[in-house]
Amino acid sequence: MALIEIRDLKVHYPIRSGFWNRVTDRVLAVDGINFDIEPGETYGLIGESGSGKSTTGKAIVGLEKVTSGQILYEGQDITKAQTRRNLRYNKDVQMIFQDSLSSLNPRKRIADIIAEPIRNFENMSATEEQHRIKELLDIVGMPQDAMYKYPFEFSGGQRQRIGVARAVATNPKLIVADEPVSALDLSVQAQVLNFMKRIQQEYNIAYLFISHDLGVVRHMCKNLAIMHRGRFVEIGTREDIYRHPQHIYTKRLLSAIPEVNPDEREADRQHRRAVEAEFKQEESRYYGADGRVLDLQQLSATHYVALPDATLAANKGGVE
Ligand SMILES: Nc1ncnc2c1ncn2[C@@H]1O[C@H](COP(=O)(O)OP(=O)(O)OP(=O)(O)O)[C@@H](O)[C@H]1O
Repeated sequence: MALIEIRDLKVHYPIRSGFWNRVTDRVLAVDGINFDIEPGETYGLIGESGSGKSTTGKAIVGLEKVTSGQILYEGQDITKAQTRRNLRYNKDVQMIFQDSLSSLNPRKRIADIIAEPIRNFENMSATEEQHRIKELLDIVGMPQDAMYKYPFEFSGGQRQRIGVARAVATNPKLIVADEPVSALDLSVQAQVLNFMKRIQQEYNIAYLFISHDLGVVRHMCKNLAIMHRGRFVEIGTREDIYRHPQHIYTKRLLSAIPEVNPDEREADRQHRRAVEAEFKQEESRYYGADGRVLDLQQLSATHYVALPDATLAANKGGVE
């Protein structure tokens, strides 16, 4: 059974204006998405800024109110706060944020930051707690004396490790990682991603890995969803998305991955320009009149794409 099943999830924000502060419009931040995360897997949620990724992540951890749809955790709908409490869901599902400096309380020592979820959910003596904090620092490759220091005393990469230590403190089954490495230098990104992978294997944690960058998640995710304007334009396995992308928006995101080989850079630039031109030319066919992403169509057992009917008919059969 899937660990998490998202069914027709919608999160709409009201926009208020005028003297009476009435609701005059809505932002359809998330507008009808479906996906499953298996235990221990990394699921990628990719899209540019404003596409609704963070809202999806926050709805899953219970930080954002769901407008409609279901979030099933081990088969039970947890969209209501009471159910989340009954199931100890808030212990099993944790979040890591992009900006470790603002997500770690600057006035607290690392020991108290990491201990916070433990104090919320476990009944440990002070000695047991100290032992667990040391163990957690060790898991993320930080020295034990880090526990007596404050967040500002660490580099971005080290703070992100501390964020991971806090997230794994309660032995979670799922961690929503919202752009966990975007603020870090490339070399540090690789380190953080590697130890996230190691921890995942050791403790069988599932990740919902949120990123704007298809390059970053290439080696992390088994399955991915590409999100645009609150909806999915394409979902599939790593192979489906990276080897056989079908939607013009997915192709645009793929072309944005920088080319590392200097000899290929000019060809890469030309390719990017061609993809951009295709996007502009085809946009009206791939999106509804109001800019809404079309409904997903099934191409194979794993690959779904929001294709216009004519393109679907032409592509079917030739994809796999
Ligand atoms: N509290 C809110 N009230 C109104 N609109 C909101 C609120 N939070 C987010 N939005 C809007 O919802 C849409 C989706 O935002 P969201 O933060 O989920 O996107 P994102 O893909 O995570 O982008 P980013 O990477 O920039 O955070 C955006 O148009 C955003 O402006």
